[in-house]
Amino acid sequence: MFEKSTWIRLPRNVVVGHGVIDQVVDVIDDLHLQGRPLFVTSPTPREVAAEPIVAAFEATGVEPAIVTIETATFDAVERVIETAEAEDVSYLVGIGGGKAIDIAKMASYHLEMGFCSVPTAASHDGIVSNRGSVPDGDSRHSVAAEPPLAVIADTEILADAPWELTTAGCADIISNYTAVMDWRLAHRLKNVEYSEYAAALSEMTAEILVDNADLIRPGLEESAWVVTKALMSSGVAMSIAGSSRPASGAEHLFSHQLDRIAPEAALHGHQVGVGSIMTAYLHGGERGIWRDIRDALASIDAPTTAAELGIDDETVIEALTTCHEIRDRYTILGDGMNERAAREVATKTGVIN
Ligand SMILES: NC(=O)C1=CN([C@@H]2O[C@H](COP(=O)(O)OP(=O)(O)OC[C@H]3O[C@@H](n4cnc5c(N)ncnc54)[C@H](OP(=O)(O)O)[C@@H]3O)[C@@H](O)[C@H]2O)C=CC1
Ligand SMILES: O=C(CO)COP(=O)(O)O
Ligand SMILES: [Zn+2]
Repeated sequence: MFEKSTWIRLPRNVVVGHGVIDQVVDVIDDLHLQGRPLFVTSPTPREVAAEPIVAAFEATGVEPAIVTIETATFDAVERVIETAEAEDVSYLVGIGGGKAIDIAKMASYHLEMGFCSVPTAASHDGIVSNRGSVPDGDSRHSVAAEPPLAVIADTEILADAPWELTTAGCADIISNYTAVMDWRLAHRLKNVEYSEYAAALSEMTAEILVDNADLIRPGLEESAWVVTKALMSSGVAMSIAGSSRPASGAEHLFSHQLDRIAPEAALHGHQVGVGSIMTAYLHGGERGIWRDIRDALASIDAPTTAAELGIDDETVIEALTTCHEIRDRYTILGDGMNERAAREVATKTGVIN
């Protein structure tokens, strides 16, 4: 008997473009979400986007509740859950960068309420995905969370955000190349569940982004458009796979370990980009695609070295030689690199001197 089944949860409405923040009320009406929303935001996005959206809702007679979070922690998730219950809300809207959106989607998952995503920075594909990540002891990788019913991405706001956030989003997408290489390897060697559709979609987002790298320039709304569409597709690939596998391999293990041993050193996307240069070398050696990945990152102003990440060489080696231990996820790192091998790959790729 054929027993395979899959349940794919995708956003119902995806709205991207200039000034679409003015359509949040209509997009949410279209979802037939009733009652009072709780807006989860952080300080800068509150000014940039949440306040205008509050005004638009109040003009319809709905008074949103709003909570501003400073850092992504389980305490912040708890605070949002308590506020949602105290304010008798019926759905949540995350308005901000990764931390506001992650906290909102994780609280929604717990509350079993609908969640909508209004990104104010195109900083990584978590703004669209069904994954949320907050530090949990030594763990830094994402966990299952509520996928957005709708994503409203205003390219005017995204283009005005700090350029480094957009280049981090680009680097997160470029790292899909090595994430998929690791996923295929794990499927072949360890029979890990694999979706060719999710893998192809994830690789395609990286290819389209790299092909359009010359369009990606500071302050250009066209750049925000290209990057946001890629982030959407990457988030959809994760929803199809039901995991972050299409977008997270050894390069993400490297970044998560950096988050633990050198907190706040660099943006997520920038860290995974540098990790991807090195894991591409591990996959393909001198003739592999590591130079293409390095050059693509450089072409969109993303870091390609430890120095550009603001991280010292020894921290890179420590992260490389230990990051295989942090998650039950098979990658090209196998059962771990020794220090000599780590120094070799980091030096050969120019990540360290
Ligand atoms: N779910 C997932 O798959 C993933 C989740 N993450 C998580 O996402 C977070 C990192 O995402 P990131 O977006 O960098 O984090 P933040 O939400 O902290 O945003 C980064 C910075 O940009 C500011 N900002 C946001 N939007 C604007 C804007 N339009 N104009 C000016 N400044 C702006 C924020 O302001 P302010 O300080 O006021 O908030 C903050 O200082 C981490 O918590 C990480 O764990 C990371 C990768 C993947
Ligand atoms: O950052 C992500 C995808 O880009 C999420 O991956 P993780 O599951 O490794 O946190
Ligand atoms: Zn990522």
